[in-house]
Amino acid sequence: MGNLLTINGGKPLEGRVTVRGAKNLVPKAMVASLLGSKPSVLRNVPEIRDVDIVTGLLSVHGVKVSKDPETGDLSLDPADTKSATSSEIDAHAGDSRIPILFCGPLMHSIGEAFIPDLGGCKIGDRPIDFHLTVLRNFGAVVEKRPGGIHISAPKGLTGAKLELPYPSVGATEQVLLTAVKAEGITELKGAAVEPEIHDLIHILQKMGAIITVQTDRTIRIEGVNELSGFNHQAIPDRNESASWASAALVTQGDIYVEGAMQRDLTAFLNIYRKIGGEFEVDDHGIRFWHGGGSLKPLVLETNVHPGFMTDWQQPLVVALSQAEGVSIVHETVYENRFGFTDALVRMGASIQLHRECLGSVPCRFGQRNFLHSAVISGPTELHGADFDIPDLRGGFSHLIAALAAQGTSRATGIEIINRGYEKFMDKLIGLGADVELSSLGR
Ligand SMILES: CC(=O)N[C@H]1[C@@H](OP(=O)(O)OP(=O)(O)OC[C@H]2O[C@@H](n3ccc(=O)[nH]c3=O)[C@H](O)[C@@H]2O)O[C@H](CO)[C@@H](O)[C@@H]1O
Ligand SMILES: C=C(OP(=O)(O)O)C(=O)O
Repeated sequence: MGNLLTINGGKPLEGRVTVRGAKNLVPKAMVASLLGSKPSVLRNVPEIRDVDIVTGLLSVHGVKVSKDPETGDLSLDPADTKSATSSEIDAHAGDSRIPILFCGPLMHSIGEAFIPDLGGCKIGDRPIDFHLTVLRNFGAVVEKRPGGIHISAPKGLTGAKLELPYPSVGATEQVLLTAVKAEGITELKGAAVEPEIHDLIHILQKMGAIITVQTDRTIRIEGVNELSGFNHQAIPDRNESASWASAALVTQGDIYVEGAMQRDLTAFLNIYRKIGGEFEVDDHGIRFWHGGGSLKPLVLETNVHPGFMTDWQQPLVVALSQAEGVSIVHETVYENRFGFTDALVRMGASIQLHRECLGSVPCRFGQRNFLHSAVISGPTELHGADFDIPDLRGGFSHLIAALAAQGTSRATGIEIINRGYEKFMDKLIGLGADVELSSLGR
């Protein structure tokens, strides 16, 4: 029946947390192992739910996934890859978006794939039209089936000239995972260039792929007949790092995030400094703390890399509710990613949502009835409340608001946090949070 998390707020979070491999890379690296003719090894693998989901999906397709009991490193052996039934696949699909990335690798290895309807955070419609268009351009045939799609390549997969209408992370990965073994050359214009995409490219290159990334969002892939395995250390989770950084600011605390990497957090660190947060970078991580005095308001736009990542926005909105003055956050990646602010308003934050593009540049959601700009006025005192965790980042923002608030909050749906935050409860307790997890019973 799930758990109830009771949070007694008002204590600064202080101490140290370690972030491991990125949720937005590790499951995709696991999928890439399907393309190899030899086993792969993936290191720095976090214990999060999306890794369990992909382990299950790979296993039903015959990939042997074993975990080193000491290091947690994964060995992935695709020697006996096979078809799986839609019910086997359904049983493992969970609430992740990764199943869509099995299309190319499964078509290359067994000629077809069943892809269940996708999960992932409920932050708008999240269509898969770009994925299906690029797959059809490679020569794939897509059929709607109950509970998902069936995809096959009766005439094989051939490289193509492609252009994405928007630099989608998932669709770019779809192209990479399909093009590396397609016949001939693929050119993708309008590609996403997030750090996790570069890491996936490095993995594919280790396997034998030939991929060139140009400075203008064009990626060129020369298909090869065979790929081998990889041995790779996943990049650390920049989104978890940014979440803990915001938690330090919101609770007036001081957190050293071991594994946080400046290179992948440049846009975040600029904003962190502008709002009044302090940080210090060393070779192993970054220390984040509240600089004292009032936080400063700002105007901020989320964007694709190298812009300010949309997954960083939610915890930072809580910090902005404590800044002196009016801030604006214009969400330009997802049309409907401010639903989480309702609970913050119930906790005392002053946040108004608007349909207009309130940032400095109009985005594709303007004049389309989406509440995608937030005006946040501060500082307001936060008080405890009861809430149900809506999604990963919105949920994290509720939790840190509750940790900073006066009084007690009760949160349900806490399991969602496991999708992207490894050992979340242990980390909170280690940082001195006054929290208690109890079972809701039947
Ligand atoms: C597992 C993973 O890596 N998740 C990340 C990934 O999600 P994901 O890969 O799903 O996000 P995308 O980059 O594809 O989505 C960006 C935008 O493109 C739109 N779109 C996308 C595909 C498509 O076929 N049609 C379409 O319209 C989406 O609705 C959204 O508005 O990138 C997002 C943007 O950095 C992050 O917030 C997610 O944490
Ligand atoms: C939106 C997110 O993830 P996903 O794409 O896996 O739902 C996220 O990590 O904030």
